[in-house]
Amino acid sequence: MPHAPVTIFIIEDNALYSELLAYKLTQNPDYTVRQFSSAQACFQHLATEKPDMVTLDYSLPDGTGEQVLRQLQERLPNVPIIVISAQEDVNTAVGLLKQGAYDYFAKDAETPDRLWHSVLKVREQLALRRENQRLREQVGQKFDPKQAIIGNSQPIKELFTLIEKAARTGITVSVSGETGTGKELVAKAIHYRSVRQQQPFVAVNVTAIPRELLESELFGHEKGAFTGAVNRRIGRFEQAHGGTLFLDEIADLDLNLQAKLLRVLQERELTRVGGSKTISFDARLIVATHRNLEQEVKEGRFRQDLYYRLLGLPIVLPPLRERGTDVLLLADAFLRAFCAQNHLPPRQLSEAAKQQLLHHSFPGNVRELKAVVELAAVLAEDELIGPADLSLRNGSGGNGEIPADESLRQQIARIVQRYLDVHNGNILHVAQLLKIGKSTIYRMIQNNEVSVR
Ligand SMILES: Nc1ncnc2c1ncn2[C@@H]1O[C@H](COP(=O)(O)OP(=O)(O)OP(=O)(O)O)[C@@H](O)[C@H]1O
Repeated sequence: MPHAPVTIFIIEDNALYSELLAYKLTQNPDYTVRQFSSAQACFQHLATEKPDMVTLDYSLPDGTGEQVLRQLQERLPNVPIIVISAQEDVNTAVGLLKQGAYDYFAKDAETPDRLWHSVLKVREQLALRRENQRLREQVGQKFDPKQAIIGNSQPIKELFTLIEKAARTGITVSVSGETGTGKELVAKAIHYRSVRQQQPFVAVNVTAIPRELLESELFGHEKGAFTGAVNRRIGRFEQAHGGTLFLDEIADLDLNLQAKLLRVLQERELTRVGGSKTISFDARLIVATHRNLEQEVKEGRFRQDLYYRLLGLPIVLPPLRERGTDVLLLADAFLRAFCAQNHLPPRQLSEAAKQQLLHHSFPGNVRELKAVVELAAVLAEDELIGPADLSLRNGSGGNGEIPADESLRQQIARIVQRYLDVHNGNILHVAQLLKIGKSTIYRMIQNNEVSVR
């Protein structure tokens, strides 16, 4: 890890002692040291420069150690402050440490050395914090929605607008869509576009955690709260403090936990399992489900009051089969990335393979498409991927997955709709491809059986 330069402010009215500390610290050329003989002089300087740490003399002419410490903490949150005092009083030391001082030293011959070691520690923490911030910024750049979310279709263009709107405020967002449509990707995009982007994005899939552990996973637990709780554990809500908490498959939360979640959201406070202290948190919430939450409410599986709390800004992700030629854009991007990562020569889809992808129903949506093209890149004998390389479920596309209870009329509408989506609503072209009259399609539009999106 590179050495971080450090700026240290010394607030000390004894000029000789101040020089002594400064002399020691300036032996390291990476340290910038500023000396102030009063708290006021230091406060004035804060407008032009901020320190990475401060040493504070306990008895200054313009305030007690406690007062100046508080004023400094308000102006410099998260900056370590070491208090140095001429009197060795344990109670004062304990009081200052409780108030949040980083350390407390009595003034003696050892102080400059002790200070030297403290600066080394602070410097290490600082380097870690800077590295962390750099990595977060990198991740933030990766999540430019227009780069991370591939698609050019009308619903995806509308999605970009909604992401920008959602990112401008802290409103709760509820994302719905079939499995693999990109719900988590959208949640990340909102987080990394928002003012919270430097803070954590914490994702929890409600169905992935055993029911009996979920409460403690979300809200944490105190030591001894239940058998096996050997230590205190911070829950996901607290981990996401300052950032975003993404709760996936929210419809699968059991009714008990729904009640607790509602309380927590209403009060913006939680209690760890086995604890009695209330802890306030500040996490932006994004929830997702592949189910129809409204229907879940009607059928009594989801609390109505929680539904209204969580609805916030609803974002509905269309299934891949309704995104027209986005299928090809996505396939191309996945192929390029996969070949580059695996040092394969670039591969391309043949015209026949493209037609198959365009007319497949993709019940697993984008996730399925990704898996199919990656496997095709592996299976293909040469650089051109043909239909035989595509392992599509339900045969070679066109009919896709048809529910058993669908009438013939509904099935025809479904097929016509898919062709309209893929061919940008070109009715004439679709009529020719399907060998049906274009008036049939117009009639279906009039009857609201299909639409040109
Ligand atoms: N528009 C898109 N552009 C690029 N990649 C996408 C897009 N949509 C989804 N993906 C990719 O598809 C995969 C599935 O996406 P994601 O996990 O976000 O879906 P999901 O809807 O949250 O799935 P689930 O319902 O199973 O939780 C991921 O690898 C994701 O990066």
